[in-house]
Amino acid sequence: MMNMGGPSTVAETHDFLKNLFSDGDLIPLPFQKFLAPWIARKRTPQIEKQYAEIGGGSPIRRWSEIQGAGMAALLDEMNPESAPHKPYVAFRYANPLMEETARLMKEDGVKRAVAFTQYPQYSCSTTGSSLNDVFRKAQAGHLEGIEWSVIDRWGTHPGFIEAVAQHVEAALAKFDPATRSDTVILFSAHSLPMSVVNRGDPYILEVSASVSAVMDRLGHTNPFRLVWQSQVGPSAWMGMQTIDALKGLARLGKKQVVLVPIAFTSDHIETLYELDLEYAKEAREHGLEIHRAASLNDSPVFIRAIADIASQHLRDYSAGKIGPTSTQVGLRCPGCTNGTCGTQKTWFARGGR
Ligand SMILES: C=CC1=C(C)c2cc3[nH]c(cc4nc(cc5[nH]c(cc1n2)c(C)c5CCC(=O)O)C(CCC(=O)O)=C4C)c(C)c3C=C
Ligand SMILES: [Fe+2]
Ligand SMILES: [Fe+2]
Repeated sequence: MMNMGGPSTVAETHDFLKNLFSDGDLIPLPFQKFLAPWIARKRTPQIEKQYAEIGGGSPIRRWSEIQGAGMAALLDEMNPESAPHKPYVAFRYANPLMEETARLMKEDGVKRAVAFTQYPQYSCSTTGSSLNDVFRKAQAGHLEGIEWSVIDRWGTHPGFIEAVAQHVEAALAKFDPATRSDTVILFSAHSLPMSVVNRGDPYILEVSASVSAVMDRLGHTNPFRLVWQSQVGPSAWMGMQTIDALKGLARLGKKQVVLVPIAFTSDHIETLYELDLEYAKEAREHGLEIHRAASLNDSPVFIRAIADIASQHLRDYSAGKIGPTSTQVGLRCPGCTNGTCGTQKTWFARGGR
């Protein structure tokens, strides 16, 4: 279960940021080896404060372990032929890092594994970076003798859409029935630098597809927009920014908003700090009544959805209906200049051996 991860305690914030800024697949920096630790050190106090305010760390590890355990229990019932199934969490920037997970997998004598992204929508900067990480660890001899296949995206899976839609409905139910249909549904996803969008990264399209599917499932009862949050640094990022959209809606006389995190499956600083503490507070000062759709966390509908996705994948793979990788993940971004993306894709397409 691959994801970026987050610091479980405030004390782990610096190492998390150092790993993040050292990732050339996410943020290619000149003199990265020197610049990454410097930026991480400078940013640490501010980000530590945010993790302290959301309860002393990121809950992503706890949610991932709950989701993994729930998924594996369902899979054992659904696919007895490949049981027992064991979930391993592998984070890109926080513990448990891929190296530690690889060690556990080796200890357990794992021979068959599915690299299952926990980002619903694919970006080279997120899922792509985690796949490059598996590939590099395998090249370094940490993951020998394992047959791999990949679940690379699932942003329109009906179970995922149903889980999000149910949380949107619960948030909408908090508004007065007389005015509920005037509530704007504002989907918010982590933004991408325009340099990534412009090299042909599929994330913007895939997040849009998720939003469309949720709105179809809700029967278009309310008006909606998709906006983008959490841009970092001075370069151009995909807009419109979530905070500006909230202020703009208030300016246009809108009174009610449901905020929906659509590109991440558990709580993190972007929901608990940025959306709940920063944006919602400011929006309320502009006269908006605002409720956030809960993150998926331990939603049983969501846990069943990831079990369904894995179940179908394992069946189709064993029956020879699909190969180790999807058709879509085989295509590099037309503007990609990262050589590892190419060799990684060839390696996974061979089943990783
Ligand atoms: C689908 C989700 C995400 C995408 C796409 C994404 C792209 C992306 N992010 C950065 C830079 C930073 N991201 C940071 C934190 C962070 N990013 C995501 C998710 C996505 N990022 C999450 C969930 C988090 C927070 C983790 C948590 O536990 O809350 C940070 C660190 C925080 C900070 O310093 O402000 C940076 C930096 C880039 C450059 C990028 C695309 C190229
Ligand atoms: Fe990010
Ligand atoms: Fe790439």
